[in-house]
Amino acid sequence: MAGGKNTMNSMVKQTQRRTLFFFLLDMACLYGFIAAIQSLIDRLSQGLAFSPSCFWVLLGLLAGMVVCGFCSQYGFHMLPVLGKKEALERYERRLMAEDHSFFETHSTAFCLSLFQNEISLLAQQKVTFPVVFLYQSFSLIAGAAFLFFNEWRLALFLFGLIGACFFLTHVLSKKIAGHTRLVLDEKNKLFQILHENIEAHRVIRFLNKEAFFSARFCHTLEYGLVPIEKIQALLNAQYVTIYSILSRALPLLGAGIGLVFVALGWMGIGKIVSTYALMSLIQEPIMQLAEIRTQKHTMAALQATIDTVFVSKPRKSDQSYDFNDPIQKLDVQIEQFAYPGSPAILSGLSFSIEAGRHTKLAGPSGAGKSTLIALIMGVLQGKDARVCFNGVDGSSLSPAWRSRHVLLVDQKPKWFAVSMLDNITLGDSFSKAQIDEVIHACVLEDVLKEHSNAIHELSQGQAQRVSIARMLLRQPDVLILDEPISALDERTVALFLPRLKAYAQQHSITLLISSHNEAVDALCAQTIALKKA
Ligand SMILES: Nc1ncnc2c1ncn2[C@@H]1O[C@H](COP(=O)(O)OP(=O)(O)OP(=O)(O)O)[C@@H](O)[C@H]1O
Repeated sequence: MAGGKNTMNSMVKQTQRRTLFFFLLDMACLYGFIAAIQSLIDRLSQGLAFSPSCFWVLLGLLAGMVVCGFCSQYGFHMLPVLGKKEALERYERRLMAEDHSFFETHSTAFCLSLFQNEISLLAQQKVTFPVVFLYQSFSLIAGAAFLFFNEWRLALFLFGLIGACFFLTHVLSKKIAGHTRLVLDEKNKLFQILHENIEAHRVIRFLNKEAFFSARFCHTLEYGLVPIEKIQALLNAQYVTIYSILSRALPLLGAGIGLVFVALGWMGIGKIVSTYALMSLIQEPIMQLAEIRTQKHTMAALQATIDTVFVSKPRKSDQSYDFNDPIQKLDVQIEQFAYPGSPAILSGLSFSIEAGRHTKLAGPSGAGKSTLIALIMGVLQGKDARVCFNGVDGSSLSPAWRSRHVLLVDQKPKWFAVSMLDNITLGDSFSKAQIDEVIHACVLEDVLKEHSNAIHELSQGQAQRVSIARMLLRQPDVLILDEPISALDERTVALFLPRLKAYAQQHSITLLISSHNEAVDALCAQTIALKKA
């Protein structure tokens, strides 16, 4: 993490130096530009003829300003993107390292901050922009009319020039608008990942699937949001460059061109001053118009995003059946499943588990038991792998439904830095009788007496039973246990398995147990034996 921070700091310093360098060069060009206009005025007041080379010098210096302006803007616009990436990665690392309460206290605020820029822009557009736009439109019309009636040839020439600038900013603002939509889409994806996991954060922890969350989060950040934001920053740099050139150089250029007209005998020198003043008025509404186009697109996209993210709609699939209906039948049909780039792990597998028929999942190490469990839990999906609950395809079921009906205790126990009881309840309210019952079922009475506040002192087997107690207490319809007794001695196994069976029967929980231990057979009505491919 410290390494990342240092890289960021050195990047900031490097950008500051580069921006400063190009900014100074830009200033030098502007100074040269003013000096060139001054010398043009001197030349004309001395009665010397207008030389076309003066015009080329002016244009050359203008080009210099464009290039330097862009180079100083480029790094400036890129920094927030890189800084945000760094911050998001740091956030993700912290999220994964801390206990479950982190989700509750930090995530929603953090998620909102992802959209903060767009939200403040939206407010700005709704409140301030219409007033500014009205004022500037009025100035533009008045200025244009004044210039046109006083000197139509100069007016036409300047409006041609302004038209070209407008066309350029229009093209850019359209591009920026398109990319804003893409940025929002990517932000939305990232938000959805965070949001769905905030809602179901316990499920993530229950399933011990932090790596799965982390992989999705980082992938969206690395390959989705950041590249698009980089393009957006580049477009913004171009846009702001044109803006700053217009605001600094256009009035001066207007004055310079006015002088050319004087040299040609087409207008009086007095009009130049008013032309200069008008030009500084005219460039503002042009930028405003172009920017408003961008904001309009942003606003529409943001509204749609806010609707999808913040306005929670019931999922279609949850409407098509009763959310509380218990699972009567679990059907698994796997024609073939392979990890990307690997040979098939599971193939030709078809079985059903009916409510109350505890099932053992057997097979040698590497046969695919954990893979099958991940498919049932919906953590993995394959086009030739179908898992149905009461005939409904598992892929269409919401995380909320899953957390109510199907739970998993992973092979590796997961505990949080809170008391043992809190590790079981995770802050939810259960009656004392319910807790005592589950403590008894998991043979945890003595453990609770000895280590109630010292969860880190638990052995692997004790921690595993705490994880099982946590899930049993929620009384899912189906509870999957991955190697639940691998770390238990024979005496504890002999106590634990009958109690587990009684608890499951009492609360209508169907168990699916992956195990190499034959002791589990006594508990189960059927065995699914996997063979190594
Ligand atoms: N993410 C992955 N990408 C590629 N291959 C994987 C991935 N996860 C597991 N495998 C491979 O799939 C095969 C089945 O692994 P799995 O963990 O499902 O077996 P298992 O039966 O649960 O083994 P064990 O009893 O040792 O836990 C193994 O060969 C494993 O290397």
